[in-house]
Amino acid sequence: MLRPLTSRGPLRRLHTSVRRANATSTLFSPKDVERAEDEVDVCIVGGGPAGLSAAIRIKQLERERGNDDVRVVVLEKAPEAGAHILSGAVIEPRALNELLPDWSTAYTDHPLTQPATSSSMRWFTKKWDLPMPHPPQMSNKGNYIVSLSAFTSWLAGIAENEYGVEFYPGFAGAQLLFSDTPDSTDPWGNPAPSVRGVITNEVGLTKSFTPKSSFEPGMAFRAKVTLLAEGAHGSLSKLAIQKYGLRRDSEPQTYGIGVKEVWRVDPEQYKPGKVVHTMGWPLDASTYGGGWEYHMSDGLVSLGLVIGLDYKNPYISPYRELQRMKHHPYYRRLLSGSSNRLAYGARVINEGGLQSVPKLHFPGGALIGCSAGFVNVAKIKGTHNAMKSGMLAGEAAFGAVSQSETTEGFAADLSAYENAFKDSWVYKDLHEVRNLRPSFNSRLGLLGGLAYSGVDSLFLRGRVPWTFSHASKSEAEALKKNGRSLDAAHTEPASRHKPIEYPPFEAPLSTDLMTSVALTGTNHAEDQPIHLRVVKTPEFLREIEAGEVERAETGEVLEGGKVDRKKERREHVRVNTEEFAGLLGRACPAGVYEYVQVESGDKSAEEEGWDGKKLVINSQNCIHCKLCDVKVPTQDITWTVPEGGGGPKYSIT
Ligand SMILES: Cc1cc2nc3c(=O)[nH]c(=O)nc-3n(C[C@H](O)[C@H](O)[C@H](O)COP(=O)(O)OP(=O)(O)OC[C@H]3O[C@@H](n4cnc5c(N)ncnc54)[C@H](O)[C@@H]3O)c2cc1C
Ligand code: SF4
Repeated sequence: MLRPLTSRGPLRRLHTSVRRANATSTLFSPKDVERAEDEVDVCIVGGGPAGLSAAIRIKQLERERGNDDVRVVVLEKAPEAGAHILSGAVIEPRALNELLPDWSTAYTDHPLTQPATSSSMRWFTKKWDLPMPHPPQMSNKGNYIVSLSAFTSWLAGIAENEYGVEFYPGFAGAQLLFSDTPDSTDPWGNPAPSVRGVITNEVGLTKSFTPKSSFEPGMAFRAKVTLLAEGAHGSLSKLAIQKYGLRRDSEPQTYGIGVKEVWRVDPEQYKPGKVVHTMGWPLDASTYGGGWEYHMSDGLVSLGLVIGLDYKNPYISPYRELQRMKHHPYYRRLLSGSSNRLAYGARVINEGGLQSVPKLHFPGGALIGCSAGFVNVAKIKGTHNAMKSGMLAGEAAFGAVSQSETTEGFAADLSAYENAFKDSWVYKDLHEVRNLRPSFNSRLGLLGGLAYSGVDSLFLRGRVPWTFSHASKSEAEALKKNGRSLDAAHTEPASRHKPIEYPPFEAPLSTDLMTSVALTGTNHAEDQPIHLRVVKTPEFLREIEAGEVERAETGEVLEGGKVDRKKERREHVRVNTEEFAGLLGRACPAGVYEYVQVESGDKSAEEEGWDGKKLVINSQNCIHCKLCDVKVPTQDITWTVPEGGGGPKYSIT
């Protein structure tokens, strides 16, 4: 049930009548709850570089055209702008120069204070580091080393204070609102319902989905246009891609996991503006990835490692790989003396490039930034493309909202954005490097891929008639049918590998995982539903649309008696422990998943476990990196938004 908000003033979540109506011990039912409803022109889910650039661009057009009543709302799950954004980062200011041409003079508080002064690449063996040819794409002339979190926070301030964008931190988009009937067509011309906005997450439910006295139902934001700007592997974007078949003509998306730290290094080691990328050790010859070292402003150094999530060996721990990378003599030197570690974090990054960009629009909205996947993997940069895609979508959205007075009966068409993308420099940026990442997965192998990438990036610059694929046609078809991610499909059974013996930690150079997780500041309110659901995406999509997630999660039998979560969890534990040596227990960079051995007589283990083991999900530690959803071999972890505001608190990362 939806209830209109009486005013368009600042957003308030609480509606006391609703709170009283739901403060019972019975299972929460999304179908029966009374929700506050707000009507906006454009609802943007995700306040990162892409979402904020889209918002600013719409408001700029509104100003240019003298039309001052376009309402743009940005929903952000973090408690403040930038707090969930993790990255090195060296950014190309190309999109920023277009969006805010006078940024360097008009905004004295801008965070782009550290230009990149040198760039190099090095090949690591266990003991040595050797110079490597430096492809032109990796040149950082004119780029800046920033905290992307600080950059986003600055952009959010401009959007809000200068352009009147309504930015709502602590509000996560939890569900898409669809029209009741098919009132439009999907990008393939099939009749389809349109997206009409989003519902934000409920706040104040217990672990078992009963309302607490603090319960506040999620709000419905009805919008003429909905832009999904959730970053890599967004939870609503994933559902929209599935619902509208947006990947029908594109290749599967592939990801890497970036694990990183920020150190204040000894002044002797600090070289402001220095940028170094590394390949080779500690990764083995069948694992794609590489490290970085960026000397930021104020004596800080960002360092980290990206590992392709198509890695085969289930014994790999991305966290332990980063810790052992710091044992290399090169890093021991860098982190010696008075150096101390300030921050830690992790996040997946899109690696699929142009081949994996899905259809960008769906009835009523579009995917922008890393929700679609515009990272230039050769450069390890996505911010410039995310921002530009947001600006292009903003232009299309502005055109669309002026076509209707109301959201009622209006299904916006954003195909203009798709066309603008194909004509943009983002497309060219991705086209030039399209063969580099997949060359590592070809028959050439890692070293062959390295050689091909060298020749392509130094001489060919993508001007070849062929395009390598991430997956063969039959593999891609099989993945589509069984709903698996390419990265999960590349994981091999543990029986083909040996456990990896990582070296012991040497604090303060390298530490145990929980010491690092403490540095993320991650926090989730106690006693809330576990936001990591053991359910396959198509099933989750069906349940969320039917308003039956809560009933399914608590084991209530649904119509047809189809759902048995306990059985599903048992199967999860069986396959993941028997075949994949409990991969998530190692792969999650925050120690959320544990397959624990239980005492006999543990009833829950008997019901949901396998062979004396059960799955424990320490969801309060989650840092929202999305690795589990991408990599779990059984493809039955669905990451959903926790209560708004929960999660890591990045600032200098
Ligand atoms: C380890 C690593 C290193 C990188 N290094 C660089 C680099 O050096 N240079 C560079 O240019 N790029 C780099 N990138 C890529 C860059 O971070 C992304 O391309 C860029 O951040 C994409 O911007 P975005 O706005 O699309 O997504 P994001 O920056 O991810 O922002 C998405 C926002 O949406 C919010 N959100 C997500 N879901 C919801 C929801 N359902 N409801 C409400 N809010 C939601 C998130 O909290 C977040 O604030 C790196 C990425 C990683 C992971
Ligand atoms: S639970 Fe999943 S999303 Fe959360 S930190 Fe672990 S792998 Fe990342």
